[in-house]
Amino acid sequence: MKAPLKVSCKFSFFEISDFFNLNVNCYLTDSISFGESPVSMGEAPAFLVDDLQKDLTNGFHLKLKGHETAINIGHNKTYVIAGMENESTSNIEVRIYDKYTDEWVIPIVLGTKPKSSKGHTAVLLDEDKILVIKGNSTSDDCFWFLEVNTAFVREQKKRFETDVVAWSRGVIGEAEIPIVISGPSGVGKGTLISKLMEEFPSMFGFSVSHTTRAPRSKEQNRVHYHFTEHSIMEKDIKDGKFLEFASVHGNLYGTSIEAVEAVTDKGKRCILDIDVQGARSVRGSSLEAIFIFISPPSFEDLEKRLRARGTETEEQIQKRLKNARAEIEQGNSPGHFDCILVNDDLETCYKNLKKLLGLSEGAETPHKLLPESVEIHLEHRVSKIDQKILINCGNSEENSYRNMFLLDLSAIKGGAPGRTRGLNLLTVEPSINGTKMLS
Ligand SMILES: Nc1nc2c(ncn2[C@@H]2O[C@H](COP(=O)(O)OP(=O)(O)O)[C@@H](O)[C@H]2O)c(=O)[nH]1
Ligand SMILES: Nc1ncnc2c1ncn2[C@@H]1O[C@H](COP(=O)(O)OP(=O)(O)O)[C@@H](O)[C@H]1O
Repeated sequence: MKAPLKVSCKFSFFEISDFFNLNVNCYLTDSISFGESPVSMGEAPAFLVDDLQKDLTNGFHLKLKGHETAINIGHNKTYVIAGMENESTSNIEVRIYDKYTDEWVIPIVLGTKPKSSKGHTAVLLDEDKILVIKGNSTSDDCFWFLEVNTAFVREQKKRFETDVVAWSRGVIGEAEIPIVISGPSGVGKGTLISKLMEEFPSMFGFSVSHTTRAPRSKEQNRVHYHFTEHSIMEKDIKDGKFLEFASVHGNLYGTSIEAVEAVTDKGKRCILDIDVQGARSVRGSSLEAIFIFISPPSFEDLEKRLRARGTETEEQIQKRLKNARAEIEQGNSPGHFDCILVNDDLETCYKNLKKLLGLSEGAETPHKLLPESVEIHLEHRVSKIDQKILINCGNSEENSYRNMFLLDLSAIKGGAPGRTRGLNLLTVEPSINGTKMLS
């Protein structure tokens, strides 16, 4: 049965040229609002649709928490985004209405779903993702991107042979690109990384990998590795939780997306200690990084270090040495790494590593402050000009200049399966001659 779309068209043009001294009109995106209280947020939606909730013809067989938006993409698809609440979910859920087939489709949803709030607004960006702004939320949780046709989602659609959408949390500000450090077992990667983290504790954070190998005596779970079982890790890999993984020296190792994002969320630069295969996978992924290979001065030195460390059995040492030959060959061949550092004298190698990363002797650059949190009200209006979104949280004519933000999306990076970074949020303040932007 066709969804009873009772449509009353109500385009709303919102004059903002005063604010920007731009001679443009700006309008709410093509959005539909469902439910009893037609529009809880925003000036007015492009379309109003009633009564869908009554018969649950909106594709959801769950109780709405209170708000839905819908975005038309292409000629036939409407993406309905709704805050849901029942015993199985309190997340924002997604359904797709296909006008051609007259059917509701439940897509595979990848990524962490945003928690439901009492309302949200939705804005279509570049026909491939929807910006969802949660009301009653602060800037660390209010901007979400629902990717519907990005390169990542297209790839996943092919893999699953069905409709796929992917959530990516929006994060204000840039992060420095991660550092991937590779090299054979016993070359000194761990030693160099520890020195760096000790000298610059607020600048760097370690990506804690998952592994199926047994912990060494001094290793702590969740600090050095997430020690796990083969079957669990395989399932997580299948569920798309890993940025890369590889079988190394007979065990499974992998970097979860969360491991890298958790470091970056703290405003720190992420360091990954991964093998050559893993480094190659990261190079082929959407994660931009700097790739450093640590090489031993000689094979004999490597063997001595590995034995002196005393953490492996003779059999494990033999396996590691055998693999080391192939790793050194690959590490030294062009195209895989941005830089090769020979770890002969430890202090010299450490100095070179710091030079490479642009760090001056002993001077820790102040930790980049994370942007102050701002609050997006439940009642807010959004307007879009190119890659800029004006968010007006003022609730009357008099204070409409107050609580106004400009979200600049022109420099966004990353995206699903990780976070979307590089959002720039500016506070808009009135001034005598027009409008002033405060960052
Ligand atoms: N691909 C990949 N390799 C990893 C990861 N974590 C660690 N490794 C690599 O696995 C190899 C073995 O690590 P480990 O068992 O800690 O031994 P070690 O290198 O001798 O200290 C090293 O080459 C690490 O760089 C990961 O998440 N992914
Ligand atoms: N430049 C160096 N000269 C001599 N020994 C070193 C040097 N760098 C590291 N080591 C030692 O070699 C051993 C292996 O180093 P480690 O950092 O555990 O290597 P990896 O993490 O690459 O497996 C450790 O006992 C460490 O103290």
